Amino acid sequence: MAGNKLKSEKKEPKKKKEAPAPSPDVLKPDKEPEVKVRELVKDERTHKVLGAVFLLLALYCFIAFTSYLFTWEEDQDKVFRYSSSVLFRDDVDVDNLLGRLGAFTSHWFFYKGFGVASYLFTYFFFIVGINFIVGRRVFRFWRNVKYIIFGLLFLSMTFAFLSGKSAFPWGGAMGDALNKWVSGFLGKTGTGLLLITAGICWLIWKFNLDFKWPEKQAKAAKPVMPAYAEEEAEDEGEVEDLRNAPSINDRYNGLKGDAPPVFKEEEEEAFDPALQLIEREETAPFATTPPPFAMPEPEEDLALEELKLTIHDDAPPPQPLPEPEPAPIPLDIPPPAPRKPKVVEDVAFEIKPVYEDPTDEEVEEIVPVREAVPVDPYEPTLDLRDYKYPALDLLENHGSDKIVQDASELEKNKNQIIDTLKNYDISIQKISATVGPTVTLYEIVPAAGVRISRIKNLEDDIALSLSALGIRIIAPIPGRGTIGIEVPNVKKTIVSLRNMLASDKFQHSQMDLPIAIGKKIDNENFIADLAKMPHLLMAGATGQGKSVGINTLLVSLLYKKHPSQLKFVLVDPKKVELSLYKLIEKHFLAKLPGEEDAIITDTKKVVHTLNALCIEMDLRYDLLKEAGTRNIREYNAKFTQRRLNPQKGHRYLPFIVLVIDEFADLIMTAGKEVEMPIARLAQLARAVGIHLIIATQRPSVNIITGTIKANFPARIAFKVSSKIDSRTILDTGGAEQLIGQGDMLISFNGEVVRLQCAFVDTPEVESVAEFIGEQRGYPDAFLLPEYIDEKDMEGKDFSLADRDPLFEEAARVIVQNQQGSTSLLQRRMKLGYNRAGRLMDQLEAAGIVGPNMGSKAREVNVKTEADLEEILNSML
Ligand SMILES: Nc1ncnc2c1ncn2[C@@H]1O[C@H](COP(=O)(O)OP(=O)(O)OP(=O)(O)O)[C@@H](O)[C@H]1O
Repeated sequence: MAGNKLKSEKKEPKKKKEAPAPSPDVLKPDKEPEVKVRELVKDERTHKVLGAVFLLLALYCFIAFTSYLFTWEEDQDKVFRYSSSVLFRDDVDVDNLLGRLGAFTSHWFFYKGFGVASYLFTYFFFIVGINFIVGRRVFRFWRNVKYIIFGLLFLSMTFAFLSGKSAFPWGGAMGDALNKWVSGFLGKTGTGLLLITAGICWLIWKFNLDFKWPEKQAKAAKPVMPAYAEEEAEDEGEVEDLRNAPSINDRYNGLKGDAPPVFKEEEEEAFDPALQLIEREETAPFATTPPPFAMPEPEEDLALEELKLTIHDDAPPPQPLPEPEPAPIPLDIPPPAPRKPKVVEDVAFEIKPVYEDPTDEEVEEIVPVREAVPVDPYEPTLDLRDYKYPALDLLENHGSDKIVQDASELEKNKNQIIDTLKNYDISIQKISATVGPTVTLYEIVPAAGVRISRIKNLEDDIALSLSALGIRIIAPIPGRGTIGIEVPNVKKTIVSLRNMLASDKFQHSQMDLPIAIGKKIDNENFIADLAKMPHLLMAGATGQGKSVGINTLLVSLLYKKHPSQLKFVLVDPKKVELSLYKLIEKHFLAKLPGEEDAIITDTKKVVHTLNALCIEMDLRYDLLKEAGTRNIREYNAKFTQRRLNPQKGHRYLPFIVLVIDEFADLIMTAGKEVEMPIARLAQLARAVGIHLIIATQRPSVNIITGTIKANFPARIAFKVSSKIDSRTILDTGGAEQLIGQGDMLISFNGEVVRLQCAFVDTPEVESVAEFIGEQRGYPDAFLLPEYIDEKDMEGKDFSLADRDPLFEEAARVIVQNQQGSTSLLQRRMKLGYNRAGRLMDQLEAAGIVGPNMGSKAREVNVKTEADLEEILNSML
């Protein structure tokens, strides 16, 4: 019986050809055939073929038309006589260089169409061909189509008008008809004038001819535009107004399309769908700006903008903007100099937005007017409102992402699996295959009565008989009731990060921190939310793809997040792996106050940074508690609805992602000092938006300790050297059988999934970092709270001479608020509990606050700031 089955299996390829319906023994078709037509349309090779066809068409028409100019007289009567049948008459000899087809086509275009203007069709084929073949919008499609239509009408009519009774079809039938109709309507002179006017209008439109009166220009006083007003105008693209302002013409001409980059891009979008057809496709291989990355730009913030403009207009004009008022609370996000939303509290604690404008009290007077205006939500991205998200074409396509299916390889492996199992007396009911980028999964349904553990035990034997590295047996595949055997493909496919980021799933994801990790065996993109993971542990022997993996994660986040929404803390003990990201320091990196480098390479500084992150976490928890919210999402939502008062220390909280590239190194040198804060962060930081990505080459138990492991539910293993290592990281074997180069297992949500990690090369990362780095950023990196090492302070008894450098500031905070509370100091000054407590002790010693009163705040002995200044002066 088993024998019969096996025989039928061997005949299977023939069956497959004859009958499309899959028999149980037939290899399960791969997913591709289902999406064949779509795939074909999307395939860049199809575009290239189309491009080549259009270019040839352009060349063909050009030669035929040019030849027609010289041979039309000889060929015309033949074409007339035989009409389209001339194409098939061997006995007719024509002079056109491209034969009967050339003569007929050009006659058709010239005589029946638009005359000499028909050359514009050649141009049309050419631009379409180039756009397709290059894969980018080299020529703007709609703009050119408009010009071509205008050109066809205008030129054919003009030629018809000028040529009079010439036998050559200068304007073609179309031009003649147009000319005849317009001449009847306007008369000959009127038609001439119309053509001249149309020609001049076109020249003005195209080249913006200058008709300025020179003397008047000289006299005209150059209106001084306040710096910020100019900025506004540019941002809003107020081209018409700018045209009147002297010097603006020199800067750019909006009509010509050589506007500054911000403007240009919008224009391109509007004018250029040569590839719109293609851009709408899911993979959007040509998309220059990923649409979902677009931020809600000016229109949506119109009300807010209007508000700002009103304030600026009222302000005394041209003087440079004064510095913003020193904010009572230092905010983490450095304020964008000119405009920063401030919230004013009224009696009923209703918060209204006003804008911190440094000019004068008039601003306050405007407040009542604004009460009628609905409160605009706070938009953190306005900090860097002109920030442009990186475009997909900064990344590369590493070969075609199309999985190559080798039928003979599939057949060979299938037969070998069947034979091997047969040798061990295991018969199977059904076998199917799914081809992935790196491995093919053969799914087996064993015959009734075969014990799964038997197959599992034969893992090594099957691997041996298939003589392939990287075979993994999954028995059973959870939820499928089958046994899986993964066999590496002879020809592997690189999964380009670009394609993953272009996928619908990524572009339209609503995740907080979407990361494109790789492709599953069934070619589905594996995109996860780091915020939900909520931390990620990565391990893998050297050279197996860890660094590429980290870059993939970081670049995914950079493509989806605005600098105001995300900050990275990068720890790179190897010193070279993450150095590329230095370029984005002022946009996306966080660092300790007073540090030079944002990328941390020194172990001692790592300890400080981790502790500073713990302080940031504690502060964030305080803020969440005060706001009555449970997590960062709720908190930020409340803050953006302006329901939290910044004067009480509330601020928009960006996500913070801590990346440690070589964890083993840190644990070896700093041990518990590193482990403790990491474990604390891993346990608690998720709710406040701090997430950890930790990578290590050595996944041994003394490095990935129980405490760490317990708090990292999501773990990635690249190829490791032993089964023990695999167990340490994944709690199961398998990672030792991977084949390297980004082949990985991810354990997430209780499942272990094999993925091919998306590939992004260093030059690509560099160009993304450069693209971001070249844009306007914050004045400095995001500052973490200061951390003072306990040890550094130990043994320093308080004496007035060596009081804390923040002593005076702390005293002012306490006196201003008339509240002797340590947590107030912590919050306002972003200090750790220990340091704030020590400051409080020093304030007590100086007599500024009273003694500790348990859970109640200490009494403040100094009642006014003037008194305090006196005390502070006397202490000098
Ligand atoms: N996802 C991938 N797809 C294709 N090739 C990859 C992938 N990941 C890594 N590789 C290949 O493997 C090489 C080594 O990768 P990578 O530098 O990331 O290893 P590593 O584990 O970080 O090594 P080390 O620990 O020594 O830094 C890369 O140069 C690349 O050629």
